[in-house]
Formats: sequence, structure tokens, C-alpha cells
Amino acid sequence: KKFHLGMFEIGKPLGKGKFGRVYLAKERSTGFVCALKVLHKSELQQGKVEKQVRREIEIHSNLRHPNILRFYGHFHDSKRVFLILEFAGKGELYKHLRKENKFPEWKAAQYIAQMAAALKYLHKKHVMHRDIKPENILVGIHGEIKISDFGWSVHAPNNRRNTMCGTLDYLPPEMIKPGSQENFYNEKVDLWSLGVLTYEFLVGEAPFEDTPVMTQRRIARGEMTVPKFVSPEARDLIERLLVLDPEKRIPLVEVQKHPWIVKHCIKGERATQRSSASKET
Ligand SMILES: COc1cccc(-c2nc(Nc3cc(C)[nH]n3)cc3ccccc23)c1
Repeated sequence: KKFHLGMFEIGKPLGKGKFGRVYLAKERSTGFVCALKVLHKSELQQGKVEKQVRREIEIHSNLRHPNILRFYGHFHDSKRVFLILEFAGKGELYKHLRKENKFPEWKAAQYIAQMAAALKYLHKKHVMHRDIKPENILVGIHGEIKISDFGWSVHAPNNRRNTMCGTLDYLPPEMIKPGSQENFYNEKVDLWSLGVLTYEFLVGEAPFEDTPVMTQRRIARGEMTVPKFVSPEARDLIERLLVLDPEKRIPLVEVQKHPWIVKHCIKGERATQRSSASKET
């Protein structure tokens, strides 16, 4: 299907990302509402990120999962590249997190369960996201979360260094530690970031947050303390994800069965238990 700008009625600007602006848009013939991300080719050239955008398009256009923002297509004109994306009605997760300071355990557990499902889907396709953080997660109209930025995703394993920019908080030790291993990492990097995300949802700040130098050192040594107000089950999951050795991190299928997740997330099962109970009475 060929898309072009004339097909869309451009609505209000939703906000500005690092390399582009996002607008609410409606496809004229169907009335379908979506989000249009506009990237300026000149900015992409200056930022030396054209290759990254091409890879983001290639990877994101093949993904279909309820907790991954849908990518419907793209087109470009002489000056701009347009990405046609799913519209998530409740906007950026990190804005909600900053407003609420931290999430109650039931909400954090439901979000982490959704993230684990999305990451399991990505890893099955040998895609590692590598940039899991609240800023890259959007919230749908029913409160479901959607991973929204694939700018740093690649096919695993990756044995090339990438100059990272932005916060170091979410980087796993194997991506920042000097020495032979630094070039070989795999999708288990997303397990570490899931641990950082769990901690930040429950505590309101990242576990290794500090000055850049200290953050790197604390990550490399796995130095973090979980505050006492965090439940023992949540602490257990965080400690099983924030493990220096990538091979020893709890796998996603175990995350989904973890007591902290089961306790807050299998409402479906309890509901079916209730409904079957009512049938008995
Ligand atoms: C920097 O603030 C930004 C930047 C980009 C988008 C938003 C934003 N986005 C969406 N939904 C989206 C965005 C995409 C790509 N799909 N669905 C909804 C919002 C609602 C209120 C405020 C802001 C919103 C903010």
C-alpha cells in the first residue's frame, strides 16, 4: 500500500521527540485515527541516524503485539520522513510515573507482566530492544502499555559497539564494562533493563541513579539497595533481574510465573474461579 501526505488530515501536535514531532492524524478515506511521526532528513543526516531510522522501520514494521505500538507504514517527501504509527490515547508512561512519583505494586506488576510479554515476543524474533525505559513506553486508552521506540533495537547478537546517548541508568554491565566481553551481548540486556524498570516503577527513581561516572561504577558492580517499603516478592524479582552475569538473569517465561506477578495479574483466573464457583452454587 502506498501512503502519501494528502491521505491524512493532520490534527494537533502531540509532542516533540528527539528527532521529530508527533501529530494526531486521521486517514481521510477511512477516518482511521493514528499518530504521524515527522522526521526531518536534514536532522537525521546531522545526527548521523539515517541508518538507525532505516533499521527502526525495518524491525518495527514486522512487529504485531498488543504491547508494542503498531507501525502501519511510512513514506517520505523531499525533506521529511513520515512514520504512520498507532495512536496511544494516554500518552507517555514516564509522564504518569513522574506525576504519581511511583506506582502501587499492583499497577507496577501489571505493567511488568505486559513488558515481559512484549519482550518475549521480540526475543522470539531475535530482536533485542536495548533501550527499555519509561520514556520509550506509551499508554493506550485502556491503560495497557506499548513499547514505542525501536531506534536502538537490533537483531541479536550484536557484536559492534554503539555510541549510546541519553541516560546510562538502564544500561546493563556488559554494555558499559571495558574488556573483551563488551562487544558480545545478546537479548538478555533487556532483562537487566526490565529489572531497572521494575525498580523505578516501585521506588520512583532508577536503582543506580548517580553522577555519570558513579552510575557506571554502580552498574558494573551491581550496587543498589531496595528500600524497605518494597514488598519481599517485588524485591526478589528485582534481584533476579539485576544480575551481573547475563546468563544468570531470570528468563522472561519465569518472570511471567513469578509470585509477585501472579499475585497481582492473574485476575482473569480468579474471575474464572469466581464464575465457576457461582455456577456451582
Ligand atoms: C514529548 O511529548 C510527546 C511526544 C510525542 C507524543 C506524545 C503523546 N503521544 C500520544 N500518543 C501517541 C504517540 C505516538 C507515536 N503514538 N501515540 C498521546 C499523548 C497524549 C497527551 C500528551 C502527549 C501525547 C507526547
